[in-house]
Amino acid sequence: MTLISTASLTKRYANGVVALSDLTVDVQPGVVGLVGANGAGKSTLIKILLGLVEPTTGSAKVLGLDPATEAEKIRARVGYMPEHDCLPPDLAAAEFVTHMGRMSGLPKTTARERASEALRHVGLYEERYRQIGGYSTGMKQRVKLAQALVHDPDLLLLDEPTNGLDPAGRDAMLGLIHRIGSEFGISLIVCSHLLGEVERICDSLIAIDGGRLLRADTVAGMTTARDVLAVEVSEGTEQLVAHLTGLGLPVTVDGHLILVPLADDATYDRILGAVAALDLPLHRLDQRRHRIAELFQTAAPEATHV
Ligand SMILES: Nc1ncnc2c1ncn2[C@@H]1O[C@H](COP(=O)(O)OP(=O)(O)OP(=O)(O)O)[C@@H](O)[C@H]1O
Repeated sequence: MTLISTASLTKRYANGVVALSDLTVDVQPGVVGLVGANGAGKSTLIKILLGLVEPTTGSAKVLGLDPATEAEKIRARVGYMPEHDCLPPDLAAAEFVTHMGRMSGLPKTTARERASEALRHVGLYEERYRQIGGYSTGMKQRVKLAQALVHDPDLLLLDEPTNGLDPAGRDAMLGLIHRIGSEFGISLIVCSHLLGEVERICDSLIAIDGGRLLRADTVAGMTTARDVLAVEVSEGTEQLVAHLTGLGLPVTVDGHLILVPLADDATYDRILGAVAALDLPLHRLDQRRHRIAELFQTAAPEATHV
């Protein structure tokens, strides 16, 4: 089943800011990174998916449900970890997470059991009766994660889960998120402005910029299918570009390098043939593996399916 799908989703706030613009994307279950700079529209998308914010135009589905009309059903099946600190400092973690379980409709005893369980999963079992106000930032982030997990959701939406953490804390949180995805079989949407982080733990990525979709694809698809050949000749670059273009190859130039998409093995032969035909001194011909960060700088497709 499609985890999330949006069709021409647009959100214009009352102050005129367009936070999302014509966003169409389908996301399959798994650990999905939602990446974009601050202000790109990630939180707005999450809030629309939860039915907390209404889109101006367009539509969305979460687990096949419509946030505009079925927000309650969505919240019963989705856990949400907000970006900002929203924790009551004078409550113990166990109390707070139990309360959140009750809010999700769990009976009292079940909520208490599930809270202990969720706090165990995030590594706070021993500390669960201490007041949250005395917790470190990393521990607070883990309480936020535990409250999102308490009602055993099918999908977790995590908004900047590594915010405010030091490098060791970030690694620990990313490891935890990865484990939740692989051990519990829960799907996760992980929002981050740090591509390098989410890339490590996600099956697929959605990149947005200025409210628009830049790219959405599986991480594997992004790193393997996008290979290009880099060609460098000691002289005659322009001649070679013209020749390759004449052969119908979609060539781009990056400094001294001519970049040619690697369609199949014949691409090598066509380049070598062109170099030989022009009698140019070949300096370099090798496969250039795109880094995901580079891919996100390329043009946006109309709509993409993950
Ligand atoms: N309630 C609101 N009213 C007006 N403008 C808003 C509102 N919420 C967000 N915005 C604006 O919409 C744009 C997208 O914000 P959003 O919070 O969705 O981005 P983001 O990618 O989550 O960034 P961040 O990580 O900084 O929260 C920003 O320009 C922001 O200032």
